[in-house]
Amino acid sequence: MTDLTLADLGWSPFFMSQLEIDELETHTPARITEVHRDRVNALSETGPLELTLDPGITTATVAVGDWVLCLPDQHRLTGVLERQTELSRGTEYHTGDKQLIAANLNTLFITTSCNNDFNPARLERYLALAHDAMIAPVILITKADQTEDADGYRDQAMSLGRHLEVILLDAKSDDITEILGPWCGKGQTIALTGSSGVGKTTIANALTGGAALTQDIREDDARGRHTTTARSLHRMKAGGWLIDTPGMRGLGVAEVAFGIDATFPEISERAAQCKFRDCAHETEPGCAVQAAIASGEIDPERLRRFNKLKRENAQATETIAQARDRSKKFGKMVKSAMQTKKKNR
Ligand SMILES: Nc1nc2c(ncn2[C@@H]2O[C@H](COP(=O)(O)OP(=O)(O)OP(=O)(O)O)[C@@H](O)[C@H]2O)c(=O)[nH]1
Ligand SMILES: [Zn+2]
Repeated sequence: MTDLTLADLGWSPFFMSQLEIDELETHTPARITEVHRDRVNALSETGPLELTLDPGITTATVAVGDWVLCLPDQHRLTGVLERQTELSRGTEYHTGDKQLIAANLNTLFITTSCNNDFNPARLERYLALAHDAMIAPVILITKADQTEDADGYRDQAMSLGRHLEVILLDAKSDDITEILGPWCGKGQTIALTGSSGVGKTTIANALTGGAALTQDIREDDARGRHTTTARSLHRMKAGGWLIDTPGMRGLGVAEVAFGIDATFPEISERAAQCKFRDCAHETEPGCAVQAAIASGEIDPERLRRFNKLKRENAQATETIAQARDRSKKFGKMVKSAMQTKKKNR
């Protein structure tokens, strides 16, 4: 792969504008394709690179899809460019900080199937993360050929928001490249998410022409198991880039209040008219949301899931804030201890 231009890789004026004059002469821009424990793989105009990180940059702060600057001869990654978008999630038990999933996405393909995998609450979780990150969500519902009521699944998915893109698929027989074409062209980056078994690999193979399967086999890596579960960036036949996200089970929400409101617009709009600003929309007098439930304008199940997600988000956000506060205080303590030591010398 040596015939790719920066534009082919997804480069845009947004990234160009972050470079200093002449920086292109000294440094090479590259796009991260895989993140490992102690190094990353990237793709530049001249082909694949394996890079180690300069001091101050850790693999926890680099994501697949990132644009970076590097010194290829020295195999050094010297800096990460500001992201256009960033998809992250709360960790499973909301202990520490959030976990980066992917960078510089235009679209999130949220995959589910016409069977027991279909779960409105989980779809809303994905929608909240996508909306919060300003990444366009598209819900893909596979196995449409295995049910009598595919339209019922589509209608249910469409009811989870306004103007939602929902696409029914028979991932095995449909022309995936044609149907998903609008999101997969040059300059576009998408991430493919969903539970195990919903057809992600089938879709990825159709979009990339099989690259998803073959690229995972890396004979030069002794820890082969590591690579098969890693997220990675693949070129699609239509010219865009696909990030697959295997092994993403827990999907916690944290710091996504905006995304939750955007996922439940019928509720958040009403909530603005409640008598109390901190209304929990339960038994409070003057609750505009409860009034809309009574008149049948809001689905009570949506309110139940909205409240649940809001509570989880508030708790996780608080935990993260406390953890950040602690590490800031610790930093100050260390600094002042060092200053005292200096003074006492
Ligand atoms: N009939 C039918 N089968 C499908 C469809 N989509 C996927 N399958 C089948 O479902 C099984 C699982 O598909 P995969 O593409 O491996 O699913 P996955 O999401 O990659 O699953 P993991 O690899 O476990 O993450 C395979 O046997 C597919 O052939 C569909 O739309 N219709
Ligand atoms: Zn209310």
